[in-house]
Amino acid sequence: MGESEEKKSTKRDKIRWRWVIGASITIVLAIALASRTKPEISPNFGDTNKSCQCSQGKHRHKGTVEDCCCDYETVDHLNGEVLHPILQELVKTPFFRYYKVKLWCDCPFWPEDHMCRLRDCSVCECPESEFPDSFKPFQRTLSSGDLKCREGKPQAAVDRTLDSIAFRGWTETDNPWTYDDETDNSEMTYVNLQLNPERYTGYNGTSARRIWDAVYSGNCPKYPAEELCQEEKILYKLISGLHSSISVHIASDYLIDEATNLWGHNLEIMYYRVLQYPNRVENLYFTFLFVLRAVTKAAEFLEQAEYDTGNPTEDLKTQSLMKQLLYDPKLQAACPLPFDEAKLWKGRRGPELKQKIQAQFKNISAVMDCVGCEKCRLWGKLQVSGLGTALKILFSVNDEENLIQILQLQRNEVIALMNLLNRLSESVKFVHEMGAAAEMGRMHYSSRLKSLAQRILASIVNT
Ligand SMILES: Cc1cc2nc3c(=O)[nH]c(=O)nc-3n(C[C@H](O)[C@H](O)[C@H](O)COP(=O)(O)OP(=O)(O)OC[C@H]3O[C@@H](n4cnc5c(N)ncnc54)[C@H](O)[C@@H]3O)c2cc1C
Repeated sequence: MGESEEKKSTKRDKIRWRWVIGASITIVLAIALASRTKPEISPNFGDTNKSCQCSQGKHRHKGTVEDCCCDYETVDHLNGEVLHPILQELVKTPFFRYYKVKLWCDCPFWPEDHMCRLRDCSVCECPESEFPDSFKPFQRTLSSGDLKCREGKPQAAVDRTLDSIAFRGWTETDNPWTYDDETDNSEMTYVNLQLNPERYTGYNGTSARRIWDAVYSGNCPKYPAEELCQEEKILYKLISGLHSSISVHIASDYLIDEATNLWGHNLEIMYYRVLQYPNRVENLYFTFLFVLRAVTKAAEFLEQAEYDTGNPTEDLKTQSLMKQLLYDPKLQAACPLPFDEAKLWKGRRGPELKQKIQAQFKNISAVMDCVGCEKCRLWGKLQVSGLGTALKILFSVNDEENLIQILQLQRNEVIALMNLLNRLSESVKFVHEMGAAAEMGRMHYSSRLKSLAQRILASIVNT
């Protein structure tokens, strides 16, 4: 080989090695990234609503749920045996399935938001004849055909079909924890929650991110910041727990294939948004127990409340389900005090701190008017109102003995509270039953990716 041939060959070798090293670095980076972040919408590594025996394993959380008085295993057991089955029935009753809400996007914080333009959609009126007379004063409707009203996403629209129903026996009362938009009834609409399940809607990007950022950064500073006191930490955990629950619902009812309208589980989303962060799972359990404590604290009130919708059979069933839930012997024996609210607001700063946190939570409830997807706004408003109701029960009434005389709840607050508890119960169940499958699927996915990368690397080296 001549000198110039040798030089050329060395140059070729150098180029080849640079290429091999470059490719290897890219592959290693790709593996690292793939095992940390989630591809946006990717193949479902779980299943599509099939139950799988191997997925019935326990998740890795053990011991007592932080700041609560119950352990994970007990929560899973009670939820599966008692709470989930009763709640599923309860939320289907006429009393609990209709929610009165102002769905207009009256964002008080960023009026220029282009994603939040649903007020414009109020021009798409539905024919009045579609609704029962008793609802007419409250109707404000959108045409079901106009996709512009939902940012082009049919799955983000609220179904406003209603049954005939009457409400009696409830007074309007204020909640110091929430921003009250009950004032103008002409802007309110009734929604059948059963027709509008909380599920994937396609709402994401800067609009959704801005809401979550506003909720966390403006209202409850990022935890774990050491200087946060117990009460602030609890506000953060409630919001984070609710956020986890929303993500779990997106994952459990996901639009897998838009073309064929195939819905199913997306365990990858559950893993990457919730399970890979142990504190998000913890916060979900915490929020569930917090709301459960509020419900059991208000047991006497909830037992005596009027669940009158003009359908005696259904109303008796509602009353009976409510009693079963409130006084279940297994619940009372295994988890008599899910959360101990008496420990909070102690010390000199107590009252001042309470006012501050109350104002923060009120702000969070106002931010819900900025959610740029109608169905997400419905569930965001309902669940934040449910949390506000729990806060009102736990922290606005100290005298538990005389709670029934002091506590006043609106019908809508009770509906929000019980539907929130049901949503949290569904999330806890899904995490418990599908968590192991999601983790295994993720490991399987990563190892498949790794072996693919190894094969590519080997073939590069061989060449
Ligand atoms: C009130 C509300 C209701 C919504 N309802 C729906 C719905 O019904 N259906 C639907 O498809 N979409 C809904 N969305 C949108 C959805 O929540 C996500 O914002 C969207 O799917 C994009 O998700 P993401 O992966 O970008 O992260 P996001 O869920 O938007 O999270 C944003 C950031 O918050 C932090 N974060 C995430 N989870 C937690 C947690 N549990 N605790 C603490 N921090 C956390 C992370 O830093 C993350 O990057 C809703 C949004 C809002 C604000």
